[in-house]
Formats: sequence, C-alpha cells, structure tokens
Amino acid sequence: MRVALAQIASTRDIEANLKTCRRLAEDAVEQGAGWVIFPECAPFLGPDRDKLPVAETLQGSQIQTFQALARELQAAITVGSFAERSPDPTRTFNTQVHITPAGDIAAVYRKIHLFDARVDGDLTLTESASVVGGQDAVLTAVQVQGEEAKVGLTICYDLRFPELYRELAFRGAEMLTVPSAFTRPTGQAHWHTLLRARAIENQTFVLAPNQWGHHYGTRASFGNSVIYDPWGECLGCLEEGDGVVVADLNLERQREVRQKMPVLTHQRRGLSAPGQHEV
Ligand SMILES: O=C(O)CNC(=O)[C@H](CS)NC(=O)CCC(=O)C(=O)O
Repeated sequence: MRVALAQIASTRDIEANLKTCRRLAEDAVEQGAGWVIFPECAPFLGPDRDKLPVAETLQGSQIQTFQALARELQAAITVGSFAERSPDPTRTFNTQVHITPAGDIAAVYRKIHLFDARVDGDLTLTESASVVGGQDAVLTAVQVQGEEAKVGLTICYDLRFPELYRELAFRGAEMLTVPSAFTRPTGQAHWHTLLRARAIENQTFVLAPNQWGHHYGTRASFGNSVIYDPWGECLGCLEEGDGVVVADLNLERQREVRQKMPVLTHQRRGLSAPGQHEV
C-alpha cells in the first residue's frame, strides 16, 4: 500500500490550515497514495485560550471537512488530532480520527499522555491545563488499495511511553501512527531515535507526520516527518516545509522480519499474553 504523511505548519487560522491540508492531500493522491496522515493539531494550533472556543465534537465542521475530502479523493485520511469537546467545559480531548475512503469515521483515539514540561528557557508547555487525557489504547483495521493492516493509534508525547506501543504490538498492530507537534529542541534531541526504536523493538511500521516551523509566540516544531519500516529503515523523511512524504509499505517484508527474529514471542517479563490478535 502507498501511504503519505502530510507536513504542515498549523496556526490558529483554521480556514488556512484546512486549505493547506486539502492541497497536500490532493498532492499525495496524485502521487498514488491511498492513505494520507496529518500531524497532531492539523486544523488548529494556537494558544490555549484560543483553543477552547474552537473545540468541536466528532460531528463538527472540522472533521466533516476531512470526511468530505476523503470521499472526494477516495482515500483514507487520518486526522492526527483535533481539539474535541470533553465533558469538562474547561478542557478538551486531543483526539485522533481515522476516516475511510467512504468518509466514515472508523476509529477515534484520545491522547493518553499529556505533555507538561519545561522545554527550554522561554517555552513551558502545560498540556494538562487545557486537555483531558484519554484512557484507552486504540487499535483499528485500515484498508488501503485492497490491503488491510492493523494500526495502533498514538499521538506525540505518547512516544516516550514504550509500554503503550508494546501493548498495541501484542494486540496485533503492524503499524503505529505517531502524528505530532514535537518541539524543535526536543525533536532535535530525541525524535528520530525514539521513533526508530519503537519501529525496531515492535517490528512495526512507524508513521510519524510532524508539524514544522513557527506556530505562535515562541512555539515551533521540528518537522522531519518520517516513516520507519519494521527493520528500522527510513522509507522517507521531509526535514522542513509544507509537503508530503510518500512511501510503499510492504507487509510481506514485515512478515519476513518477524519470522526471522520473533521478538514478540520471546518476551518473558512485564506485559504478557503476546499473540492476541483483536481489532
Ligand atoms: O498544545 C497544543 O496546541 C497541541 N499539542 C501539542 O503540541 C502537544 C502537547 S503540548 N505536544 C507534544 O506532545 C510535544 C511532545 C514533545 O515535543 C516531546 O515529547 O518532546
């Protein structure tokens, strides 16, 4: 299957962000992709005080726009995340949505781990002040160009919690999405290493579209949207700029990697019950 990661520099201008998303999705489909994955906060990335008023439900206009786009392009679309209204009127969920080529919502994942950190001198992020963490790991089946893959959904800071990825792998994940707004300093230090480790240790494809460039204030993202295969090989990376990373994912290659070195069946401590396959 041919997939695409879309890399953008989202701001608080929702209309402009959605316009860029459309242009990149069209570009990806023109290059033969059947599945387009957008970064975290693709429709809106702005200060917390501006986020709450634009939070929507799954039935709101932001997700509807992506559903219409999927139908029009006949491609699966993963909205890396959007600000979803939560039961707490002062906070949102940070929610990833997978949409089929028919425009139906197939899976919804609410970011579990929230990024509260002093990034460097002038940038402190307190995600838990404006976001309610989700509870559940989510695995879904994705159909692309006549092939099906089991995909574990994660977001950004989740990447630092390998147990989540192991659980998804044990449940049968063949691919992991990590749409992100990874900051420039932490991205420089850790982005490729963590993603490649998740790919190698779980023997899964890792699909990681990132925000890039300047968003607001001192907030900037690292770019470097990247796809790693189950052997840790880089199948494509875009360091900077709006654009797409297109790659062919060979599920046969993954079976080969897992057959030669069946790591997931060798685990002796910690999480148990490998080999469960549920979707
Ligand atoms: O706040 C928003 O508007 C959108 N959300 C994000 O950008 C999130 C939470 S602040 N960013 C991360 O998780 C970056 C993690 C990261 O950079 C690391 O783990 O190093």
